[in-house]
Amino acid sequence: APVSFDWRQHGVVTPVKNQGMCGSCWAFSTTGNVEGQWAIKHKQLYSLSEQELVDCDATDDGCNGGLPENAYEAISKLGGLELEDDYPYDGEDEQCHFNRSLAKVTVNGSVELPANEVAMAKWLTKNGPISIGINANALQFYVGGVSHPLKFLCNPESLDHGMLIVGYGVHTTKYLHRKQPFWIVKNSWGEDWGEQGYYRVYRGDGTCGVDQMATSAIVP
Ligand SMILES: CCC[C@@H](/C=C/S(=O)(=O)c1ccccc1)NC(=O)[C@H](Cc1ccccc1)NC(=O)N1CCC(N2CCOCC2)CC1
Repeated sequence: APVSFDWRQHGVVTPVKNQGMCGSCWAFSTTGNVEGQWAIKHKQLYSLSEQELVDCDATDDGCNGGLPENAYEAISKLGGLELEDDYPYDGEDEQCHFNRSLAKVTVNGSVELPANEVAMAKWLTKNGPISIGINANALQFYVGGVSHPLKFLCNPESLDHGMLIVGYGVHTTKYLHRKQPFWIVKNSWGEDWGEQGYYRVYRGDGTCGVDQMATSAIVP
């Protein structure tokens, strides 16, 4: 795999979105992955509806949490995913008003990646952005740079936030010239958070459980 890679340079990542006061991070992680898979396969980048998942995915809990793997399954069962514009985001649990004739994409399966960051980087360059679960402890105070919290401050076993890895790179520290491999992770807390809405986290030692629940949808 190359030293660095960034899917944002390949037109398969939509602008950073904002989930507002709703625990729907899992839906944004899901749509981000499906947007990427669809764009890579069909050369068409659609911004997809998180609200449809919040309202209609009965295997998850809307604003009270969910899992991308459940959501991939729900998209297939529902019959597809509508565009953001056709089923806009309101940031609260609503009555499902899914309109199958408006569904632009669908999913026919998913994969779980091995908990191995070298394999994840290889998979990413070949296949696209990866949905992940992560422990969000270090995000509350993140203002930029490569985040590398101590393990006891960011338990890799307790994942509580869904995000999307869109790329990776290596940062060389100013004085000691130490190399810090990192993941580029898309968040759903708006563009004012972190680095224009993105989070860079240390890559290579399972920081905050970044390798524990890496998945992707498969699209037809
Ligand atoms: C209350 C839900 C919070 C929400 C994210 C909200 S958030 O606003 O982004 C945030 C996160 C951290 C700090 C502050 C704010 N978190 C989730 O949805 C996380 C995301 C996640 C966790 C682990 C792996 C991948 C993705 N998931 C979860 O919270 N859950 C997983 C699904 C579970 N359901 C129980 C009933 O049966 C169906 C499954 C409910 C709990």
